[in-house]
Amino acid sequence: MTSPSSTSLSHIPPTIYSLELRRTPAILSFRGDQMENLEQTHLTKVVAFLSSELDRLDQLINTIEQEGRETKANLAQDTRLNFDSFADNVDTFANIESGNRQIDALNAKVDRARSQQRKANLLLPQAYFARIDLDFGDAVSEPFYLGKVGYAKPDEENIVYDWRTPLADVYYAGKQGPTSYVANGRTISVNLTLRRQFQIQNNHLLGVMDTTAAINDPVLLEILAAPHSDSLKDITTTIQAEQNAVIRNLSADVLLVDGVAGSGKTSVLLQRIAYLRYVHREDWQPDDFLLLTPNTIFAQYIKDVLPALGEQNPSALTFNNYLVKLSHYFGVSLSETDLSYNQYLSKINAILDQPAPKSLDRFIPGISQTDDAEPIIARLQLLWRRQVAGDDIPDDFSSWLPWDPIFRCLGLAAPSPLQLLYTVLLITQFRQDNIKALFVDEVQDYSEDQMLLMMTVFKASHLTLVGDHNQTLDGHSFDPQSLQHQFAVHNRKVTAVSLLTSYRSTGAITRYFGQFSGLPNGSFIRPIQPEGNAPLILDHYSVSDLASLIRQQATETTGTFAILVSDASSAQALYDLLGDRLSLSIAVISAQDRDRPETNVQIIPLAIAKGLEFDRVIIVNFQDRYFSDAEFGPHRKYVAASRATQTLTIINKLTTDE
Ligand SMILES: Nc1ncnc2c1ncn2[C@@H]1O[C@H](COP(=O)(O)OP(=O)(O)OP(=O)(O)O)[C@@H](O)[C@H]1O
Repeated sequence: MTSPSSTSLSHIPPTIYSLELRRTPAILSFRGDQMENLEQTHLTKVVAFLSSELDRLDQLINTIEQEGRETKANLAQDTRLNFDSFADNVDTFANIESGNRQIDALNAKVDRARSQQRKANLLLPQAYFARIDLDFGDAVSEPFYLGKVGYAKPDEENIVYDWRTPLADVYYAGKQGPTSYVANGRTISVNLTLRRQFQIQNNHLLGVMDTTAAINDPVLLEILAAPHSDSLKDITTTIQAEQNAVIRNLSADVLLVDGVAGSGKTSVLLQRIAYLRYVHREDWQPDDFLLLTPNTIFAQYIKDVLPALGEQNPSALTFNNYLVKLSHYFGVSLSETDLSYNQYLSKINAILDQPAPKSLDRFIPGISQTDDAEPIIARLQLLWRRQVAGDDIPDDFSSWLPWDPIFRCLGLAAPSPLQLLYTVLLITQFRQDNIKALFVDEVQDYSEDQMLLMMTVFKASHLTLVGDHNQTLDGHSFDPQSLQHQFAVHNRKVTAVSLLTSYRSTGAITRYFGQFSGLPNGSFIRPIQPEGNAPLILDHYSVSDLASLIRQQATETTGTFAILVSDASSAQALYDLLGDRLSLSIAVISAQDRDRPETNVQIIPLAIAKGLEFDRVIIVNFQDRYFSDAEFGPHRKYVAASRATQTLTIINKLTTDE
């Protein structure tokens, strides 16, 4: 297990120069003011440059497009289509080909200019967020400004460096003084002499901070305390050292992150997608990435993060949805309802690894004839290869062989659609090789069968799996160690990392949900935010009191507001009870929803609220059977309470009004 970097623990206070944040003005004001002036001058220069770039690129695109139109017109005039003789054919095709090449070159120029334009537009509101000064050994410190994307004029030095560039690693690693980073496989030693953060809005420098370590970073605390919207934001400007190590890990085959609630797993996963896109920009395409999400609401929740970093979202779907699509490809009819229980797929593996019994010849003639020691699966694979070689691929795999008697002959029950799909995958040796990198969120919810399918199909993909063993709501318990073992059986090496710092909630809320995590007082979870208010715990509470409480909380503060309940029917029942009492917009969110409506309050079943967060949370009927379940009750309480960022109210029992 890799433990979080110890540097993230040091509580070294940052040196703060911004007007709003300056704590020791007597000592710092002269240097601070002078430095702020220099930085403001630099910012003004960069913003002016980016604006001028937008004008230049606009003109450039117009010119190239004009040139393109003229080239096409000339080609149409000059290229006589003459197919009279072989030589004429060759000439005609050569002319067309040369014309196409000219057009392609112009298109490529326009694409490059548009990409630069997108970068300049992305940087204008915040040209950069940090500066590091590096001494490469010649006693001279060079400044590097880091932004959400890099920007350079063609063939010139970067004016802003991409946060993913190798040297930015030393910024995020948070070490001051002698350190190193790796670029093109070479370790480069440097002395980090300055690590500076900026708060910038367009041309205005709002704050400057020189820091020696990222923790207790006022920028981070300010971001965490701000009201949230319905969509997750990128964390580029405040990535912490332990998160950076996960984002930039290039050595792991399977990277498994087990992190406490609010430790930034989803954020890290998305930043890692952006990072890998950058590292593999020459050899991987956007389509080479696949993200498996728990549901469509979650996919909506994260949709803004990558575009904010100039990256397009990868294909995102639920694993069950993926399996259903895959089954259609093989003509096996599988629906999502076939996927909800444990079907012991590993048993199929065990049986197919045995030699074929003679009795199987009745259903697959000749299968047991040759070498008796050869496993059934090898023979079925050979049979399939012959089928393919003979261009005789069945449209519907389920009728290729008499599966029911075959399974019975092997001592198994007639196969379910999922068992048949798995058998198909084994026989055809199908692998989703076009996916170079697979990302899975909420991995603790995957059953052993689902993991087996994932290992079978994504054998050649790099995997990033993030989850929290405390967040399984039902079905089965998740054990990171047995998952590692399962991967090892499939010859895959897992690098496991745990994240123990929680960013989402106030200290009081973090301690509250921590108590349900299995260890006394959740003592291993480190909150980053200040203590805040203790959760409000109400034993018996009437519907009309709840309605007043909701009205009061909704008017007191801004931000997102959710009422969490055990399941869909409880959500609807609560909605009916609250009825018109609220004079606020309120909606029930269900598993089928693709989007969350913009209401003041949302009533959400816990399983759907998983992975999301809200500034205010009220949990209703915290002592009902769902939350008191002997096995999963503590996990459910942990997940529910950890959705709140600032205010948490718990109603143990909701009573109806007489
Ligand atoms: N380094 C960071 N800088 C700023 N915000 C952060 C950072 N890390 C996490 N956060 C914030 O903390 C909150 C929780 O992050 P995220 O949802 O990614 O955590 P998680 O581990 O996936 O949570 P859970 O498993 O409980 O759903 C989000 O608001 C995220 O923006």
